Amino acid sequence: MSVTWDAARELAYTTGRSVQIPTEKVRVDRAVGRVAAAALSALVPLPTTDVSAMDGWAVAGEPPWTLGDPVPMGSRPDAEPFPAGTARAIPTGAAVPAGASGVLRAEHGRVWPGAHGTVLEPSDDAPPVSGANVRRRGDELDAGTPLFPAGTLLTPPRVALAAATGHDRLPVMALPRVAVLVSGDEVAAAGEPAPGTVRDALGPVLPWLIRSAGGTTSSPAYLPDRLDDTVVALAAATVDLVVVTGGSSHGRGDQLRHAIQSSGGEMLVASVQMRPGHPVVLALTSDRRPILGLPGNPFAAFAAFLSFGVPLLRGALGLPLGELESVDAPEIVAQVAPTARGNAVIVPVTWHAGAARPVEWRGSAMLRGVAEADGLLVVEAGDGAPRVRRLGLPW
Ligand SMILES: Nc1nc2c(c(=O)[nH]1)N[C@H]1C(S)=C(S)[C@@H](COP(=O)(O)OP(=O)(O)OC[C@H]3O[C@@H](n4cnc5c(N)ncnc54)[C@H](O)[C@@H]3O)O[C@H]1N2
Ligand code: MOO
Repeated sequence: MSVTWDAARELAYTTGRSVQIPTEKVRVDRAVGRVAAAALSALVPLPTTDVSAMDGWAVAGEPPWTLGDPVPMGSRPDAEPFPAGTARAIPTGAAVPAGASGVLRAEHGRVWPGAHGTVLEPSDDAPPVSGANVRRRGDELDAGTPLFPAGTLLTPPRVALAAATGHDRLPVMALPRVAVLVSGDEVAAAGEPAPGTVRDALGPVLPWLIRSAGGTTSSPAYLPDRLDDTVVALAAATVDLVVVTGGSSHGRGDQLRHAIQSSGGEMLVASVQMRPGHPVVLALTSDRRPILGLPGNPFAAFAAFLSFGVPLLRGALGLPLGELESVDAPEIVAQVAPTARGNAVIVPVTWHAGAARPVEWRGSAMLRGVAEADGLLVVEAGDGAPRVRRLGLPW
């Protein structure tokens, strides 16, 4: 049941899609990074009325004009009558008074004291003022214009747009709740690891990785390499998704596969044609909650989470899986090809003047390489045409 990297990714995504995530409403100032749970449309036109596009004077009728009071920012367009032959200083963005013929820019007018007040005239090089420098009501959009469909990632500009059209609260997908179980009798939660133990390198960072992929989680729970404990922990994780580290392989102490099977779960992916990370597990609990089993080797765990954990969460949130950017890296293909044996190889690289260079220390049990890297490449260098894609990093 070993599947290709792309097939496993697709399956992780569709498994995520099957998760029922509720929706909620959040204040706009909490909405960035969330996913719209419903289509949103504009509540008001933008601009809401004709507004000045420049600092200058709103003018009525033909020049010369007599200056009246300045237009205050925030005033309504019909606040005061605006007779022909008059002008009022107006700031950028203020409502153009009803009856104005246009806005004369500040640099295109001359003022001087006249017998009945200050007089304004266009300077000799001023372009025609009729209809000029006014952003019309609804120029950008009308009330009711669709802003974005359900399933849209709410980026800062999208939330800004929703706020600009009057939304105070936005319907969003709730954050998928993820439980993190860190397994291994040898894994120490804190301090300097004694010989024979390893310090947990994954528990401290998985919550951040999960949050950056759109989920929510609390502190990891530590799990001994015991079947009954693993079964109980999987059953007790009343969340939307479970991520388990370690114990995903077929060794004597590796309990995850046994625990899934003995508790009536279903294996979806038992191994992936990738290096590192091939013992990754994708499964469902008996009540259909997805389980992602990450290999214990730390670089393998990073590779597997970014390859499948992110698609799982994107699916749950209703986001598209997304395409990975293809890159041209013939030297890396040449290096990887002799040992790839049909596997997708995850290569940590640094970028130098547009070219990727593999880092050292990239063994699956290591962290130095991935810590130094500023990119991860998915390299397929088998019999077919070689392909290199960039795996998005959330940091
Ligand atoms: N006979 C075979 N042995 C192994 C195979 C195989 O195919 N046949 N695959 C190897 C590969 S590849 C990997 S990756 C690992 C995966 O093993 P598990 O997921 O079962 O993980 P463990 O055995 O529990 O641990 C492996 C390794 O990682 C260390 N570890 C575990 N958790 C953590 C943690 N939270 N922080 C830091 N380090 C951790 C653990 O101490 C082990 O050294 O299996 C290979 N073996
Ligand atoms: O998942 Mo393993 O990393 O290939 O060592």
